[in-house]
Amino acid sequence: MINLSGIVKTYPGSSGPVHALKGVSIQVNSGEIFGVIGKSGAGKSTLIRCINMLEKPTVGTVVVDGQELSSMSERDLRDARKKIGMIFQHFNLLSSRTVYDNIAFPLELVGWDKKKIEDAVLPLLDLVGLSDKRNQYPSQLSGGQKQRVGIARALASRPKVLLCDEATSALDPQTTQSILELLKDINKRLGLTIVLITHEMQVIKQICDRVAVIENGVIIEQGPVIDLFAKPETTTTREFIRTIINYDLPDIFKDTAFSPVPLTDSHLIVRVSFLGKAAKEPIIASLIRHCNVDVSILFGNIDHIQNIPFGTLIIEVTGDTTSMQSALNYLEARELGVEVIGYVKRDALAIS
Ligand SMILES: Nc1ncnc2c1ncn2[C@@H]1O[C@H](COP(=O)(O)OP(=O)(O)OP(=O)(O)O)[C@@H](O)[C@H]1O
Repeated sequence: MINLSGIVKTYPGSSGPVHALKGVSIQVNSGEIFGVIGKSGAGKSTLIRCINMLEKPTVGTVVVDGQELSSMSERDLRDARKKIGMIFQHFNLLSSRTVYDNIAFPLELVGWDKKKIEDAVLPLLDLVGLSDKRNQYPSQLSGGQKQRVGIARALASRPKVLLCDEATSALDPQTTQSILELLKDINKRLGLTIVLITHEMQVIKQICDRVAVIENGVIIEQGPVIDLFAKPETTTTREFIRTIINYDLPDIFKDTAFSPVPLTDSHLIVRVSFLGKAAKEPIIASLIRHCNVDVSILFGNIDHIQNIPFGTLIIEVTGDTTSMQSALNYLEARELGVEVIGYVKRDALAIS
């Protein structure tokens, strides 16, 4: 549905050019919710604005629904943009227009008559749960209600793609939840493709199918959300995951010096992540049986990512060096995320 290929965006800056995007390529499939996460200044807004050409890439091609936007004239672009709705962090509503008139606005611009507009707007008001607020003005609405108006307005021209630019960043957690549920609902009901940018991993975890992590204008990791949680490959991704899943080592490791290699009389400390079916398998019991090691569970946690169980364990493996290595091989050969925290001398742990 969306294909960004080799996107470079360079802005002129007072102290030299700013390289906001340095060769970004992403593909978004039809009907999926695709998230882009990154820290402030990473290039998220620039990237999402390149999809509807609000920012023109310096280099690269943008194809949406089979049309190459990056080579279109302004006139063709205006038509093509009707397929792409957008919502914003600060809603961008017209304060002098009612809820109804805000949603009707894009349809008035393209010259629809009153009756046709009413037939389009009333179901949208119902869809976003604002039928009783149709005559209110934006100043009379809560943040969540304003974003609902933004969503209805974006859907008025029946787009195939909805771009969400930090759509929940100005909302409290409860309202964020309800807006995310609404986005998921319209994605399912209307088969709408959604691209969202955010700096909150909770948003990605809650509604995205796939995610790209952007840093300094480069996509450093991308894939299904579940895979990213199970096997994050970069420090930045791990940091984002840590904001919602506690990855801190238990207190007993406070001030512990870990060795990357086995020492005489040392234990192996490993973090193991389980996903889906693997979360239900008796991994620890089979590890002990197969590898002639003892295993203690030091920390355990189970969470759900889009209804798929996702568990984390920190285990201490005790045995001779060969057995510890075979235990590690055994874990790594399974559908698990395995992160070696290190080896510690037996007397180094606070509980030893
Ligand atoms: N119009 C512009 N002119 C010059 N530099 C710009 C312009 N827009 C963005 N930049 C720069 O490009 C880089 C990427 O900015 P962008 O707004 O895309 O990042 P972001 O990830 O969305 O950040 P934030 O989360 O803070 O909004 C930053 O260094 C920013 O200062």
